[in-house]
Order: sequence, then structure tokens, then C-alpha cells
Amino acid sequence: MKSTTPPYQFVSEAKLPTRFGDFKIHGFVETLSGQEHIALSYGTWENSDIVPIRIHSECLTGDALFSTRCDCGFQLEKALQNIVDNGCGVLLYLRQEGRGIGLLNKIKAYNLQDEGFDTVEANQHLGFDADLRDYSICKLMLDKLGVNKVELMTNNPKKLAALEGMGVNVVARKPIDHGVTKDNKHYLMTKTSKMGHTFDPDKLK
Ligand SMILES: Nc1nc2c(ncn2[C@@H]2O[C@H](COP(=O)(O)OP(=O)(O)OP(=O)(O)O)[C@@H](O)[C@H]2O)c(=O)[nH]1
Ligand SMILES: [Zn+2]
Repeated sequence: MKSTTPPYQFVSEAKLPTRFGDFKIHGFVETLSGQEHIALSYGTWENSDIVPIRIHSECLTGDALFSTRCDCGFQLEKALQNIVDNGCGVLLYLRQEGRGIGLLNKIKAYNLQDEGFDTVEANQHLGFDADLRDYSICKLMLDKLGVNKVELMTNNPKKLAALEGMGVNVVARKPIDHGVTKDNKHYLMTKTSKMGHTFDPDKLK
């Protein structure tokens, strides 16, 4: 008989007060790999409401260590603030460090970028595709939280397509082009030219 174990499971949830407001944290696990992911939710909504959401990929250096080499930390703060200002919303925090190559490989990629490679070339030089992320757990997370219609905060059209491909109703996209620094401008330009990101060109001048 075939196993019916689901690929992802909800584990537990709790209150999570933050500097931005009082969120709830919801924990999920990938059954096979044991990889853990979390969602933060704020406020309440009805089944038919449009809920602002952010799908954020783990970036230890940017999210927790204040790195200005990327825009992740700035985007994380902005997303949480947007959610609180809106009165409700959800942040899915996926543990896909380094666009899926892991923290130590990201440091190797940074090392290559210090030598002149761009973010895509560095991944490829290490034997990885430019982006290895998988968003399939998002559907289970959103279903568990009762979210059907979303406004997605992103500059990355691939995230939008991935959600729509899973049957999530993406009503709108909200740009989140915050946190341009002298250290990440080249990185952001590469994301625009090589990875299809939409970014206000005036902000990259
Ligand atoms: N491999 C690699 N990963 C990086 C690099 N810089 C940031 N990351 C990772 O990229 C992920 C964030 O991706 P981004 O391309 O900045 O943004 P996005 O999530 O695709 O799109 P937005 O929703 O618009 O933010 C995080 O997992 C970071 O750890 C890099 O130079 N190399
Ligand atoms: Zn980052």
C-alpha cells in the first residue's frame, strides 16, 4: 500500500509579540527532509478578504546580521510594517537560505562576488542554478491560515507565478523595492537584468 504521509505538516503555533506589533508564529515542517518553515500572522480576516502577504526567503546575513550586501533585511522590516499598517497580513518565512544553496555556499558565492563574479555567475561557478527555491509549501501554509486571496509584496515575478500555479488567487502585486545601498546596488541591478526582477530604475541610479 502507498504511504499517505503529506509532504508538509503544520506543527504548532504561539503568540509572537514583535517591535512592529503582536503577531502569531505558526510552525511547519517538510516531512521528508525535516526542514522547518514558519509563518507570521497579524490580525484577522474573512475567507473572502484580500490579505497582504510577503514570501520571504531566509537570509541570515541580511535578516539577522544587518548586512547591507543585499536588500533582505530592509524588505523584512518593511513587510512587517506594511502588514501592521494594513491591520492584517501574513509573512511566510521560508528557510531557503542563499536562494536554496545554503548559508555556507552563499558565503562561497559572496567570496566569488568579491573577486568580480555577479550573483548569478557565482552560483553557476559553484555548480548551482541561479535560483533553487521551491515555493510549494506556501499553499499548505496559506490554507492553514485561511488565506485565499492575496496581495503579494514582491519584485520577483517567479514568486507570483509559483503562487498562481498552486491555485492561490493573487489579486495584486505590491512592489517592495526598499533598502538600496551602495553595497547592494550592483546585486539589485543583476537581479533586474538577469533574474527578471522588477525594480524601479530610478531607485538604482
Ligand atoms: N546564492 C545567493 N543567494 C543570495 C545572494 N544574495 C542574497 N541571496 C539570497 O537570496 C534570497 C533573497 O532573494 P532575492 O532575490 O533578494 O529576493 P526575492 O526573494 O527573489 O524577491 P523579492 O520578493 O522581490 O524580495 C535569500 O535567500 C538570500 O539569502 C547571493 O549573492 N547569492
Ligand atoms: Zn539577503
